[in-house]
Amino acid sequence: MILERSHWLGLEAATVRPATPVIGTLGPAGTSSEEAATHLRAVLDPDGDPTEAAADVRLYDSYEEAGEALTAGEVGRLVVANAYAGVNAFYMNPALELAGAFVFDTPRYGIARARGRWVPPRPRVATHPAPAALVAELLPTPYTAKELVLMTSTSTAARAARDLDTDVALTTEPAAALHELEFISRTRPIRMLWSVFVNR
Ligand SMILES: O=C(O)C(=O)C[C@]1(C(=O)O)C=C[C@@H](O)C=C1
Repeated sequence: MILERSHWLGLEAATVRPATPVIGTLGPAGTSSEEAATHLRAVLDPDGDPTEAAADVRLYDSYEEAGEALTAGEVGRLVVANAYAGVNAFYMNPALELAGAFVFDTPRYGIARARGRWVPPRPRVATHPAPAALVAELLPTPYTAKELVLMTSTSTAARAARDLDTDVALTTEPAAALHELEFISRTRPIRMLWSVFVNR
């Protein structure tokens, strides 16, 4: 079976009723995680007010901080990308429970630069570690990466390129728009599995 966009594995996430509807995930604004959490919020409450829905997605500097917010009861659900190398910690945490999982395409990823910035043939590229392999796939000729500068999210990677800390960033369309970057490569989404954790 080929998993489709928005395919659900287990509907418990929709039936478990945490004390708060707020969903915690990785930020800042513009991450794939933010889009996935916003999608989950819409699935859980399809008739909900979009303004309230946006307020129900809370962004943290790391998935671990979002996990602490879950155990502290600040958020009722935690959304983590399964491509995240540290996702095992959430599965092993006896205080947490996997409530469900869903397939959801990330926003489109590409290599972006600050508007009008000259890019050297061997650029320094800001990227989150999870999608780093896309740098070689997407970087157009004649460029080859000189160095991958690892960042905490695709959105902080975009910020690094905007602040000229790196030549370019591997980032998402929303993060590139927020930080006024322009793509120098083609873009593509990643079909991703997202885990939803709740307190046990
Ligand atoms: O940085 C982001 O935009 C994220 O949501 C994180 C994350 C990840 O940790 O796996 C999510 C999905 C993509 O594979 C790349 C990065």
